[in-house]
Formats: sequence, structure tokens, C-alpha cells
Amino acid sequence: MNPSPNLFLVGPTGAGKTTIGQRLAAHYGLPFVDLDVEIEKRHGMSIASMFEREGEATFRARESAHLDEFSLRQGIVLATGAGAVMAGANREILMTRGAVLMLAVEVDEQLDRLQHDTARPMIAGGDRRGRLEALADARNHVYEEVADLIFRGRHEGPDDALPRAVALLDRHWRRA
Ligand SMILES: Nc1ncnc2c1ncn2[C@@H]1O[C@H](COP(=O)(O)OP(=O)(O)OP(=O)(O)O)[C@@H](O)[C@H]1O
Ligand SMILES: O=C(O)C1=C[C@@H](O)[C@@H](O)[C@H](O)C1
Ligand SMILES: [Mg+2]
Repeated sequence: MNPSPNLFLVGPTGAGKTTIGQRLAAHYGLPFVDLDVEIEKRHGMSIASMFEREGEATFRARESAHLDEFSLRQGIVLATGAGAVMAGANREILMTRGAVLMLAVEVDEQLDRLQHDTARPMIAGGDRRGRLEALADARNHVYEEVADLIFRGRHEGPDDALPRAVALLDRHWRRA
């Protein structure tokens, strides 16, 4: 049972916010919202094209507006984009409108999971490891700051991760 109005997922790219978020929503019988997907649908273009054509600042403004709009719903599982926590206004929304679950993942595991990915502008170009390490240095402490609980990803598939995440949430909600 979920006594929180919403469940927000934060964490680095490739941590599983989309994949595990969808499965958690199905498990708890709640609607799932992926902020990145909603922004793409609303503006009719991929995030990669948005970065290229309109710039990151435009994307960030849309990300904040969408987070504000969707987080006012009750009883949803919402996956944020990996950079959403970097804006103070977004952190305030996340911390006041639901429970925040951080999905944590090591850079080696991110590299493994995203080895075939070409859609993520923040890690496009060369030196993917260097980019992921720099993002981890800048962001991991911020995810931890907003999180009510932290799920640590391992080298396992989503089918094995899901029951561990459910157990963590159930323990948290039993205590709440
Ligand atoms: N244990 C696991 N947990 C989550 N995802 C996994 C796991 N193992 C493999 N994957 C794979 O990792 C890939 C990245 O996951 P996903 O797209 O859910 O990350 P994300 O956190 O939503 O990233 P982004 O912030 O870039 O949207 C997917 O292809 C997913 O199937
Ligand atoms: O790491 C980031 O800042 C981003 C992650 C994705 O989820 C998208 O929100 C976008 O590509 C930006
Ligand atoms: Mg995602």
C-alpha cells in the first residue's frame, strides 16, 4: 500500500527510472508518467532534437513546467529526467509532493546498460566514461539530498531488480 500521494523516481541516466518506474507502477496499480516522454509528446520532437534546435535552457524550462503540472496529480509513479533535480524549484516540488526514490547506479553499470544508446544528449560524443563520472560528481549528492530512500542497482536485469525495489518500498511505507 502506498500512503504517499506520489512516488517520484530520481537518479542518473540508465539507473532504471523508466524501466523500473513502469514496473513499479504496474505492481502497485498506479499510473506511470515519464517526464521525458511527456515533454517529447507535448512538443512533438525528441529531447535530442530539442537540445540541438532550441538549446538546453528551453528544455530545462519545459522540464520544470511539466514537473509542476504532473506532480499535482495524486497517486502516480513519475520518472524524472536525470537532470531535473539540479533546479532548486524542482527539488522543492519533489520533496513536498510525494515520496522520492533514488535509483543509484555505478558508472561501470551505466556504461554496460547504455552501450548501444544514441538518444541521450548528455552523454553524446566522446569519452562517455568521463562524462558519466563528471555527472556523478555533480549530481549524486543532490539525488541523495532529495531522496527519502535509495535503491542501489546491481549487475542484474529489471526482473531481478523489481522485487528488491518493491521490498524496499514496502518496508518504507510500513514504517510511514
Ligand atoms: N537492473 C536494471 N534496472 C534498470 N534498468 C536496467 C537494469 N538492467 C538493465 N537495464 C536497462 O538499462 C537501460 C536504461 O534504463 P532506463 O532507460 O530505465 O534508465 P533511466 O534512468 O530512465 O535513464 P534516463 O535518465 O536517461 O531516462 C534500459 O535499457 C534497461 O532495460
Ligand atoms: O542527464 C540529463 O540532464 C538528461 C537526462 C534525460 O533523462 C533527459 O531528461 C535529458 O536528456 C537530460
Ligand atoms: Mg528514462
